[in-house]
Amino acid sequence: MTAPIAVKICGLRDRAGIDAAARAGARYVGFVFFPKSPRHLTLEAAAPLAGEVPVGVAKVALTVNADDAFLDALTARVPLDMLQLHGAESPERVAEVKARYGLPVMKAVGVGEASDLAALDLYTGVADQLLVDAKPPRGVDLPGGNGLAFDWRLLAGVTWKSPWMLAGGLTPDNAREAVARTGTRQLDVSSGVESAPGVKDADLIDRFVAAALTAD
Ligand SMILES: O=C(O)c1ccccc1NCC(=O)[C@H](O)[C@H](O)COP(=O)(O)O
Repeated sequence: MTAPIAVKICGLRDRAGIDAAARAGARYVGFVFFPKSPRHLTLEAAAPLAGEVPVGVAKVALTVNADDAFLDALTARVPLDMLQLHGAESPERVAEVKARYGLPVMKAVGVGEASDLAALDLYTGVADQLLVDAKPPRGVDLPGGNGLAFDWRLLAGVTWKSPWMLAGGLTPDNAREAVARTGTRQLDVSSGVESAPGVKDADLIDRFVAAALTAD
């Protein structure tokens, strides 16, 4: 049986965004803990926000090469359902984080060309989910959330045993095409549902989720 399509809205920073994502039918909401990001949240800001997320919507914390001290503080203060590792974490580090915190882990891998896909195999069976994202262009400071898509034709005929999500440059206008072309059952979006960097737009969230959920 084909899995139903699930949407993750990443980089939420306020109650209005969470409400919009939940109302639209998103399955996951993402909080970014990366100071260089326009979507960065402090632990103090994230804790009450995460507490507002309705039951049934998974709360995902995105970190980049975070150490145990930060992850200890994060998991102690913010109620979470999943950790998203978006840096250069090795498969061993992913396994360590999973064991230490007892939370499912999603590992992001940047894809720009066919040779990048091999890295995903290293995390299959180690991470609970894979996030297949666009590789940031050279010189760009953000490892994700750049609003850029990779060439989805690279995924033709590719499958992984672990559940995976597609990310990178998704918008309300290309969500259906992304599902059709890649066969993904999970879509992760950030810039494509923003009116400005870090500012989520309820109408774009609505349109994105509606497009994704009717993509079949
Ligand atoms: O969103 C960020 O600012 C960010 C910062 C550091 C690492 C990852 C980041 N975002 C990753 C995501 O999960 C995004 O949803 C994903 O890369 C897609 O982003 P976009 O192309 O903007 O939709």
